[in-house]
Amino acid sequence: MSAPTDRPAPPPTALTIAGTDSGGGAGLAADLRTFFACGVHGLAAVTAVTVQNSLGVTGFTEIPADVVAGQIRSVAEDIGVGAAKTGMLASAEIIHAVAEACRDVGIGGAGPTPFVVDPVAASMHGDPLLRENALDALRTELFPLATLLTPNLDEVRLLTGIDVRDRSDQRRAAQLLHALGPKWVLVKGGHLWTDPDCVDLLHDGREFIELPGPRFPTQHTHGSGDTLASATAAALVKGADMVEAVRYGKAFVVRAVHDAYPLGAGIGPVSAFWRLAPEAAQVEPGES
Ligand SMILES: Nc1ncnc2c1ncn2[C@@H]1O[C@H](COP(=O)(O)OP(=O)(O)O)[C@@H](O)[C@H]1O
Ligand SMILES: Cc1ncc(COP(=O)(O)O)c(N)n1
Repeated sequence: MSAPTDRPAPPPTALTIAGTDSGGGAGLAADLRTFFACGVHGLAAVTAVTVQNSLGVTGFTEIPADVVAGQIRSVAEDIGVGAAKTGMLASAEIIHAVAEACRDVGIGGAGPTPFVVDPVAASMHGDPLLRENALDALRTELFPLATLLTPNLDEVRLLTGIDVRDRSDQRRAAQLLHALGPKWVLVKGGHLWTDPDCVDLLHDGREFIELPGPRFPTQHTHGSGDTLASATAAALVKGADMVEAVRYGKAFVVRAVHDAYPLGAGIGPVSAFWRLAPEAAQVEPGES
């Protein structure tokens, strides 16, 4: 076969900085799957390898911090990073190296590349994914670089001490977290079991935007946070503004939770496959 002369333009790129999940439900696998489904070429800086299945995480090992930073610098220098997203960062050393590399290559902060920081601290089974002494590094080194910070309610409790029970707690938490430096904060409401509207609250220091969605009666939500953050990052690469991008991320994850499938004896993954159906192929940020 001869080489094509009319190659398509390369797709936009997004970088995930995250840990692997051997069960393929969350972390790196969820991020790359979501990028792919959104038509974005996924780049990957691996931070840790977890031993994980649908029942939980039984262990993890960290990648050396200089290797994590090296992966970020390598793809930024050669390929270019349209947007970046963090997941499991495991340790204070890795957080420090990631923050330094991101600052150097223009990811987040005053740089041109949007940076979604998902402050992953534990799996949904309650198993730790972050060393206990690393919370301060997250707060002081990474949050000021974030274009968007996306904590769930367990992470909110760890980071602010607020036990969110209603919308006003959600607002208070968003304000406290915004004061730590991110441009936008999305306090996710998936764990607010009393809220049938599953409201995620977006805040930029001035206004509060509530993003409601149906709450599906399913236990299979493994990878939902990663999927939301990655779809949002994908929309940002394509030029959506933050409100539009988060609305797209929310619409994406609602469909993904709706189509979640059981796998193993425990908690099954949400599904990005819906986006590959022919009728969904044209859904773009702003049109969902
Ligand atoms: N049962 C559910 N039905 C519909 N949406 C859900 C459900 N559980 C979580 N979500 C949505 O998935 C996203 C991630 O939710 P959350 O559970 O709060 O974070 P995490 O996955 O990081 O623990 C949010 O947009 C949330 O509203
Ligand atoms: C490697 C890795 N990264 C992130 C999560 C969080 O996802 P969840 O909250 O669905 O367990 C995870 N379980 N594993």
